[in-house]
This record gives sequence, structure tokens and C-alpha cells, in this order.
Amino acid sequence: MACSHLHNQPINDECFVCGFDNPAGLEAQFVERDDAPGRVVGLFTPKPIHQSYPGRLHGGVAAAMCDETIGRAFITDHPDQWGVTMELKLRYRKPTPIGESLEVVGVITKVTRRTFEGTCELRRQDGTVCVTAEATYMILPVERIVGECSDEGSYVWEDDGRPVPAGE
Ligand SMILES: CCCCCCCCCCCC(=O)SCCNC(=O)CCNC(=O)[C@H](O)C(C)(C)COP(=O)(O)OP(=O)(O)OC[C@H]1O[C@@H](n2cnc3c(N)ncnc32)[C@H](O)[C@@H]1OP(=O)(O)O
Repeated sequence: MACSHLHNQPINDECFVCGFDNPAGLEAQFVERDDAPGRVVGLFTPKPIHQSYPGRLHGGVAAAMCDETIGRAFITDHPDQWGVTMELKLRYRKPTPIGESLEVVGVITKVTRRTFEGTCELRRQDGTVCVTAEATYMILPVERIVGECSDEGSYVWEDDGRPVPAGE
């Protein structure tokens, strides 16, 4: 049987999508495979606080999950460069339920010198595709993204890729 290595991706503890210190967050987990660069699988289970109409995932929350999944598909192959979203387009094809384990599969479709593009599908356990998305990102060095958003200005990197303020 063919076997490939799985890797969990780095997280920002307070991120709405991937963080575990954000009480309103999705606590999504992202997994990449050695033999599939440019592809990532995001796993999450929406909570009642993430709904719009009763029992239905809010479209903006689905958008956040799709945005992050495509962005993370890029870092599988470019660990020192992240992306900031320039454009994001979604199709809400079926209602997305609350309380069910869902997966989002993201794939990179185009890389240029300054940008990358990708697509994703948000799927239920029975394979139903609830949301599809496509997005374009500006490629930036990790240091610039963290530096622009932080008063601290200076970060160091843990072994797992997590940014922490220098001196902690
Ligand atoms: C912890 C583990 C994590 C692991 C990684 C996790 C992945 C996370 C994925 C989620 C990422 C996010 O949500 S990021 C958050 C949401 N996005 C953002 O905050 C991005 C905000 N926008 C920006 O910072 C800026 O617009 C940039 C960096 C994209 C571009 O700024 P710039 O580099 O100064 O470039 P600038 O001179 O302004 O523009 C250059 C050219 O691009 C065009 N341009 C500029 N912005 C845009 C735009 N949004 N859409 C279209 N075109 C644009 C300009 O018209 C111009 O065209 P011309 O005149 O040359 O023709």
C-alpha cells in the first residue's frame, strides 16, 4: 500500500480560522501531504455561534474558511512566503450545516512572480459540495506580513513555524 507523510501547518493562536485561543473561532486544522505540493485539506466543525439562518453556516464564515484554505495550499510549497488576499469569489451551492465535520480541499492553480491563484471546495461527509471558491493573493515574505500587523515589530519563529514576539 502506498504511504505518504502528513504534516500539520503552522497556526496563529488568535486567528479566527486556525487559532485555539479565539473563543469565537473555527479551530480548523490543516493537513498537507509530502506527495501533493500546492494542495491542502482543512477540517472543521461549525458551532452554533457560526450560523446565519437556523442550522445554516453563515456565508461570511464559510468565506473565511475558504480564503484561508487556498492561502495555505500555497505555503505547502513556499514555507517562507505567505499571501494576503486580493480577491475572493464564492458560489454557495448548497446549505452548509452546523455541527457536522466538514472538509475544504484547496489547490493552487497559478503562480506568478507577485501573485498566486487557487480554488477550493467545501464538502460535507457524504461528498456534497456546499461552497466553491476562487481567489487571488499577493505574495509577501512572512516577515513583512507579521511586521505590518504587529506593534511589536520583531518576531522569531518556533520550530513548528509559529511566529512569537522576540524576547518571550
Ligand atoms: C500562521 C500561519 C499562516 C499561514 C498562512 C495562512 C493563509 C492565510 C490566508 C488568509 C489571508 C488573508 O485573509 S489576508 C487579509 C485580507 N487581505 C488584506 O489585508 C490585503 C490588503 N491589501 C494590501 O495589503 C495591498 O493592497 C497589497 C499588499 C495586496 C498590495 O499593495 P502594494 O504591494 O503596496 O501594491 P500597490 O502598489 O498598492 O498595487 C500594485 C498593483 O496591484 C493592484 N492591487 C492592489 N491591491 C489590489 C487588490 N486587492 N485587488 C486587485 N488589485 C490590487 C494595484 O491596483 C496595482 O496595480 P497596477 O497599478 O500595477 O496595475
